[in-house]
Amino acid sequence: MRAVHFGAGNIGRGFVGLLLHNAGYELVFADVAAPLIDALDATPSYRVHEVGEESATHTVDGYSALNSGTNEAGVVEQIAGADVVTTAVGPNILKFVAPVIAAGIAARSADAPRVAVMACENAINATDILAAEIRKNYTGDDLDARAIFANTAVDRIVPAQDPDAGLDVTVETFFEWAIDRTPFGGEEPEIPGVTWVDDLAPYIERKLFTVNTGHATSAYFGYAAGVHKISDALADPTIRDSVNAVLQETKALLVAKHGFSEDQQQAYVEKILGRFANPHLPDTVERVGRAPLRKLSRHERFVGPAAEAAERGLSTAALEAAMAAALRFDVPEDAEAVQLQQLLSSATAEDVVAQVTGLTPEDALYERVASLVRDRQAR
Ligand SMILES: NC(=O)c1ccc[n+]([C@@H]2O[C@H](COP(=O)([O-])OP(=O)(O)OC[C@H]3O[C@@H](n4cnc5c(N)ncnc54)[C@H](O)[C@@H]3O)[C@@H](O)[C@H]2O)c1
Ligand SMILES: O=P(O)(O)OC[C@@H](O)[C@@H](O)[C@H](O)[C@H](O)CO
Repeated sequence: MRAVHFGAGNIGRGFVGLLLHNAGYELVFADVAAPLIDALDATPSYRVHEVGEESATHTVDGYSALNSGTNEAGVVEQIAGADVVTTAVGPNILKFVAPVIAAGIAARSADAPRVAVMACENAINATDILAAEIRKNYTGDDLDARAIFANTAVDRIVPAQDPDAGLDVTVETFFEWAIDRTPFGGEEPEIPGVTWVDDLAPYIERKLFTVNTGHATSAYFGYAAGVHKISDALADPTIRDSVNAVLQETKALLVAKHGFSEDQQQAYVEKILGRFANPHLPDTVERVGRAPLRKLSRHERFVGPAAEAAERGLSTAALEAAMAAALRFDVPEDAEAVQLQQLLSSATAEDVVAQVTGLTPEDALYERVASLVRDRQAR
């Protein structure tokens, strides 16, 4: 059994790669970061340190690593013989990995079993986005006879790593990898630790609009307060209250939309607040707040739930306050933060709302967000 995984970064090494290795797959990492690929190539194993109340260390070995930027032919050959292809590269990078995946699928023998392709990104239905890009690039015969595309929701906090840690990765103990089972027709791959589900929508929305909405809120309020670590942000009672208020608003939406019980969703919220507050996890407001343009886009963790809540007449005040904090995220090392600040200083509020959030004047949320942008531009 072979798995080719694109993106040997934090979640790639610390979660997806670990589970595939533990499942018995011969693991091939593909990445464009030459020093990372060289280090993986030169190092027979790395360790995943789970930190929290119960810590543990796992060893990942037996993998190989290929530079997908300079050795496309090698990656194509590996995909031609793979059972599983996964990605954890970032939602905006999927279009760049699609051509090599398409070529790898086209190179498979006609009688090979279908390869399972699963994008493990923080985005709703990221595999659909990847599959659409693969279709654009695919030149072989019937793609669906050669590949199965399944959406997933991945949840494990993997912070930016200490530069001295080498390939080792520090992660939280919690994880959840939910995968839509329906495309497999009863023949899903065996990956211990995966939760196979018949309807992914509630899982992915609950994850993105609770874990990621709350996390980003902690980051943006933490950044505004001059706090560096996410756990320190949560230790500030004012920030914790703001995060909790946001999660009460997304809870109301998730309960109304997906039928979770109030108690069930409240337990989920409390568990997540505990995860954010994990003092053993060296996670930062800069990492969690990264790419604010993506995070403020139409179907993402703020505007997504707030737009739906507004349409349903539910409160969005706390989500609006979090979005206002996001507009102040001004980290010079973050290309999207720089772009956001430039846009705020050069465009009209209406243009900012259109370009960043995709909201239109017909949306119930539109005027509220336009007003946040005007306030931000006035100060
Ligand atoms: N870190 C987490 O806590 C976490 C948890 C759940 C989901 N995610 C999601 O996983 C994805 C990756 O996040 P991360 O934290 O691991 O980021 P990361 O920056 O640590 O890793 C991304 C990797 O992708 C590589 N990459 C970039 N362009 C590439 C390309 N064209 N081809 C191949 N590789 C390429 C980078 O070199 C890097 O090694 C994101 O979608 C993120 O939202 C992250
Ligand atoms: O990866 P992003 O930039 O979409 O979001 C940052 C964090 O919220 C995220 O990586 C979480 O740590 C992760 O989603 C937890 O499962």
